[in-house]
Amino acid sequence: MNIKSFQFKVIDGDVKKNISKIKELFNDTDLSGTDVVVLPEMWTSGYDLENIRQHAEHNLYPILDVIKKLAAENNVNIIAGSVPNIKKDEEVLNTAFVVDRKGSLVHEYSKIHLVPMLNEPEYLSAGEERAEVFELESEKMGVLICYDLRFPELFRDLALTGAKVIFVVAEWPAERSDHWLTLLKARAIENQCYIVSCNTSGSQSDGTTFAGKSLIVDPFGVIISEAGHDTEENISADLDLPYIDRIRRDIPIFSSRRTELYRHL
Ligand SMILES: O=C(O)CCC(=O)C(=O)O
Repeated sequence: MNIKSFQFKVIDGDVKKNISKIKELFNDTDLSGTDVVVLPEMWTSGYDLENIRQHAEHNLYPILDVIKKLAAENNVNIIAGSVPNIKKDEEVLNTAFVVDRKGSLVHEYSKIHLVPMLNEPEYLSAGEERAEVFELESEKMGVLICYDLRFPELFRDLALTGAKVIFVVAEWPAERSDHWLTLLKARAIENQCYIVSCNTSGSQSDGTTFAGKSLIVDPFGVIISEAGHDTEENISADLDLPYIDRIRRDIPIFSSRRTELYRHL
């Protein structure tokens, strides 16, 4: 399964330019042989939180139509990062979504851990639904969003539910770059699955610089593809899904678990 993760510089507050950028990236990239393309967190609006309601989509429309068209035209599955999304009750959520190569919406997940350090709870509502596993090309996968990376129980929950690939879409700041790199590797090693991340690079208007460094990590914890810190580039890797079974057989952490002795699950 070939995966490409599109790391690029999101312009905060300029939805039109960011959408044009994505269309250009799809246009300029040879996607023959690619199964899945991944986009970063909040890629339409960036972290323009004060104006987030005005940038937000209603039930993902119309951005969903843009992504559906790109998926069908390019015959590729898209982990469409996340976008600000207004639901029926008018709350703005940070919602990741997935469209398959036929152009059908197959999954959505709204970030359940909002980031206090970025004042997210002041402007956004937390998702109240569990992160579920979805299938692409008959393989089980999950998608989580940025700050979720700090919650190992969430990744373990997806891995125990069968996810072999977990995507992490992010706008992770450069000042905590070490955490980003270490936690992505840790989540791959401890769950013996592929972790495919897509972060933004560059800076936004309040001066925050993003870490870039989108990584694809294999189930043994080896980085198999890596973007630069300040670059716009797509990283690519072929995932060997049967390798997961071999690692899990050689180091059988799942059957070694002693849940009856853990106080907090
Ligand atoms: O946890 C962190 O350090 C960064 C989280 C973040 O930037 C986000 O969730 O958007």
